[in-house]
Amino acid sequence: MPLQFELCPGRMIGGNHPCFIIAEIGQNHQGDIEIAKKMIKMAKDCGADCAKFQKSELEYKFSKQALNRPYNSVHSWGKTYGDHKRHLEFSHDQYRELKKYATETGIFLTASGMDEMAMEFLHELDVPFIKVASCDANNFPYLERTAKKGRPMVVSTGMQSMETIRRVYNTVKEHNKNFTLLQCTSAYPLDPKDVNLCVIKYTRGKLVPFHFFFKEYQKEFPDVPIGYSGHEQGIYISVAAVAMGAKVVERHVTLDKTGKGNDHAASLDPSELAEMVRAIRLVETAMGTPVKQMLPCEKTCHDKLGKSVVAKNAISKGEVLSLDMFAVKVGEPKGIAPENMQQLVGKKLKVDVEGDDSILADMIE
Ligand SMILES: CC(=O)N[C@H](C=O)[C@@H](O)[C@H](O)[C@H](O)COP(=O)(O)O
Ligand SMILES: C=C(OP(=O)(O)O)C(=O)O
Repeated sequence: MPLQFELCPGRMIGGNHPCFIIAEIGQNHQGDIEIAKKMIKMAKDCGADCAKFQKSELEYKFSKQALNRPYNSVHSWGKTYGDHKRHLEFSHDQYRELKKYATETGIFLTASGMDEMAMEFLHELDVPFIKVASCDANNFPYLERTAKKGRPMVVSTGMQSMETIRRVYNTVKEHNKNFTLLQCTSAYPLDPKDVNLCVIKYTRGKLVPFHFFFKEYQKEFPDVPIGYSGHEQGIYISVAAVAMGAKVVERHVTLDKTGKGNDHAASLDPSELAEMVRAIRLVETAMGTPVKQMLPCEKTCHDKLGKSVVAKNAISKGEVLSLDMFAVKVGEPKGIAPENMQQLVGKKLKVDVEGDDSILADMIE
């Protein structure tokens, strides 16, 4: 049951491995390869693990009618949706150039294969893993073809039902054990009330009828790492996703939140991306271990303020001890621990003590 696997050469995900952070450049490069390179460098400098793009072969992703529909939007780069998308799409050669640049920069590069032909190109480009965007999560021929390539897969699950995601899991699993499912809500920018982090792991959330019978991703798919692809503003929710067990986090990034394009407003700028990476690493450290014990780092506090059993009033040597003879205070020196007070009942002291004297183990008969 691989709860962890190698997503990129030398980089495991899942288990206790650090969360894999994907900087989704998407189409925030405005169709300009120099901006794309700046963004790859920015992703690396901010500590992201991977820079990601969106690769489409437009006539495979869209029907003729969809390409020809007018796109009247402040975010449009052309009169029709096709013209808009053509402006934003990098060629195969440009992708090769970007991949080379990312390698020189020291960051992994991949893209979502937005249709089967794009996925074939990414496979040929030798990307470390294929990202499946939410809009292809219910595209079963695509999923099967992609899974058969044998490359690790990161599958986003926006716009889908649990029933569909169970089918996604079974379809991919049949051909490829190395994949992760990302909780995602496909709205830009995403309202926090629609994030539903509880899909990752049900801890606390709105009560739903028969919620005890609900199985969220971590329970339903215990043998794949679960992650989060966020479209909200800010970093808190993505950091919380990591605390809830997300092993991959993907966020859109931008050099300019006011830039032209649908995604800029819900993207992280470089300072936010760097802060999110720092926050995720901090939270991972803080997740620690489930073993509850007093730690060496607590000794100083315990020595100064830890309480122990003291005599409420004077107690004479040989008196039979009862609970009402004790108080719990910060004593000097430190005496018997309060949790062991009950064990003193019925015993006797070998010495006389005054009120507020600590009761020490070697005073007990
Ligand atoms: C669902 C999906 O693919 N979403 C992507 C990833 O999150 C987005 O980046 C879209 O490509 C983008 O919002 C499209 O914008 P326009 O339609 O203006 O090119
Ligand atoms: C749309 C994409 O991702 P998500 O579904 O995670 O938003 C993408 O990767 O292109």
